[in-house]
Amino acid sequence: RPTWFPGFLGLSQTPRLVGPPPPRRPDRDDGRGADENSSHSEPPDAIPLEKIRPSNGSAAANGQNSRTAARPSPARIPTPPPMIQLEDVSTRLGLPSLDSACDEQTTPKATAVLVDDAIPSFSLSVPEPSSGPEVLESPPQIAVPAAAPMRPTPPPPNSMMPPPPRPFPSARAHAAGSSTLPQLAPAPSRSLPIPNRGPPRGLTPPPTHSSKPKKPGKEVALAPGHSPLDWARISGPGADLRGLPKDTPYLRVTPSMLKHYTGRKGKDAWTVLGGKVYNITPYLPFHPGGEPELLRGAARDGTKLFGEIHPWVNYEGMLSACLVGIYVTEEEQTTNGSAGKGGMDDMD
Ligand code: HEM
Repeated sequence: RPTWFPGFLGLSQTPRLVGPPPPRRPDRDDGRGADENSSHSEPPDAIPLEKIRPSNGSAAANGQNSRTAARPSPARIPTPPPMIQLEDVSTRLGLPSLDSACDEQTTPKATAVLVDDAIPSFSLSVPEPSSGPEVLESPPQIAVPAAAPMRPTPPPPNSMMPPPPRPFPSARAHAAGSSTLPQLAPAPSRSLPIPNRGPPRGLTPPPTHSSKPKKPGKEVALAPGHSPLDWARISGPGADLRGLPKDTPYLRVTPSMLKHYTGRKGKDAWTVLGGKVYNITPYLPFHPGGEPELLRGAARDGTKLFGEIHPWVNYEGMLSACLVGIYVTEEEQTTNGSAGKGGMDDMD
């Protein structure tokens, strides 16, 4: 037997140190020591494990790390083969050690995956109705948590998008009468008459202001060439439609004079509006309310009547070419002394 034959084989062998042990470098203490060297047979100065480990129990039995439990004396550790060990600079920089960084992997690493030759494609199109009924008409799937993601999610409260159609009750379920969902209102009995119900209205929308029939008024259809624009054109500035001889001054019209101009029997129609006398004869075919209506104010003071129908109408501007004079009482005409002369000074 060689002198270095291990003693744990049952043979008593006194270990012998051959030569002085080399100085042990602290940075090379990786804790392996005799555990690894015991499996090697090359070093002739190896010693048995029984001599290195304590005899009262092994480190493994005590639940300790074998690397820290057995710390053999540096003088008795055989020299391991020379190794090149890089210094962990991270400890100097206060960073996690390289060992811990390697243990907990933080950077995702791609793994090779065998991809099928068929590449899946996605689209936003609405699923075909053929594949829809399985999802829409299976209410029991709603209760299953696995089917919950298949339900349409409700929109946010302030969303303007219309809610998606409810998956049920489906039309088919209603037709078959198999819907077990609660009904909001029971169907009325057909044997009892429905009170306060008119004929079915159908799906036509309710009438709006645009479709509401106009209230029948007294406006009449004007003859061609007698529109308000035509009247504005012929009664513009410089026009004289009084029906009086040219250069006739404005008249002081008394009630006795006014009653003569009734617009009938070939006579002109005069009316009083706001204290002024107008010859409304040329305006008769242009009056939107018709000639008979306009003649209601002839030969009289039509101020009140005019205001009851259309106070918004600017009669002064429209009848400026028809101004005859001012309306005065009989007394005013007598006391003024200008009665019958129709002086222009009274028009101010
Ligand atoms: C004093 C006697 C008058 C009577 C009784 C009378 C009567 C009427 C009536 C019944 C209408 C139809 C109203 C409607 O359809 O809602 C009407 C419309 C009208 N009248 Fe007279 N009117 C008189 C004098 C005048 C005069 C002197 C003028 C012009 C200077 C005039 C200008 C108009 C106009 C412009 C309309 C259309 C108003 C609108 O569509 O808003 N009317 N009138």
